[in-house]
Amino acid sequence: MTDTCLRFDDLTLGYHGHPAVHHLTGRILRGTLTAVIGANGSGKSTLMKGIAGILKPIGGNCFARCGRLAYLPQQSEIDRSFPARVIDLVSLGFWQKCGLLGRIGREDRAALAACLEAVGLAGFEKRPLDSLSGGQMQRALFARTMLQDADLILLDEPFNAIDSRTVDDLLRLIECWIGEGRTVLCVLHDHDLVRERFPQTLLLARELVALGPTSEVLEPENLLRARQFQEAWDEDAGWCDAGGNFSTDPRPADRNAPAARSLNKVGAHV
Ligand SMILES: Nc1ncnc2c1ncn2[C@@H]1O[C@H](COP(=O)(O)OP(=O)(O)OP(=O)(O)O)[C@@H](O)[C@H]1O
Repeated sequence: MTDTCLRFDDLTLGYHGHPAVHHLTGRILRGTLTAVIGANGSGKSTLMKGIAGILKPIGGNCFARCGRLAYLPQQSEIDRSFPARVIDLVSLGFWQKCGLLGRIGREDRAALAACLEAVGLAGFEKRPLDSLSGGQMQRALFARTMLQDADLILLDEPFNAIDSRTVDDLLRLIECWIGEGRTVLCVLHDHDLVRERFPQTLLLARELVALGPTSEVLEPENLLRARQFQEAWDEDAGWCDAGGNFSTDPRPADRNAPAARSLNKVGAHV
């Protein structure tokens, strides 16, 4: 599987005119697993929202050549106090297929049971969400993602505060999805885990530092460059006009310095 699933074309994303991800160009191939890494505030969640279509580009474009898309936001953005059961949450995975008020048939119920079994939550159907541990909640969210039967799956920090056994179980699921030809982008911070289990990596520091095979992206010089870029941005940096051009607000120390010019050394594609 070598065709393009996602293409970023000079993509700039942000909030109220303040760019948070700048001029990103590159592509993600179909059927690949890509870790999205970078320091806090480097734009990882912003990029996920841009791909999911929740945030419109300030400049450039993001082209997704896929059927269904599933997006799992950070757990902190999910309200667990909502009075719902595991089965209610997981059934939302049928939303794209059946609509909000659509009937769930016998086959669908069997699929739902199979997904709960696959994430280790068989028998949890009637448990209230607020009674689940963090790991059980994440398993339920993965079951919902499975039911969505998406071609492109975006996972934002799915392993936060999750024990190593659950991480391993969920990673096996993700690897099955890749085996089925789905494309997965996953935000995470654990570089050891990225090295072990993620073939591709996208390293962000508000702008693209590197995108390509993990062993090359995680070279010390790229990590150093990411740290330097991140430290050079301040929260009030750069306004974008409608065309994606920047004003003369504070910028990285010297955008034309050799380090900045050699961006995307690994190549802006996988
Ligand atoms: N809704 C928002 N309104 C305004 N600014 C925002 C909003 N969400 C994020 N930002 C800003 O955009 C920048 C990038 O944030 P983002 O959440 O994408 O970073 P991140 O790499 O996912 O960080 P973390 O690792 O801490 O989750 C930050 O400076 C952040 O303050």
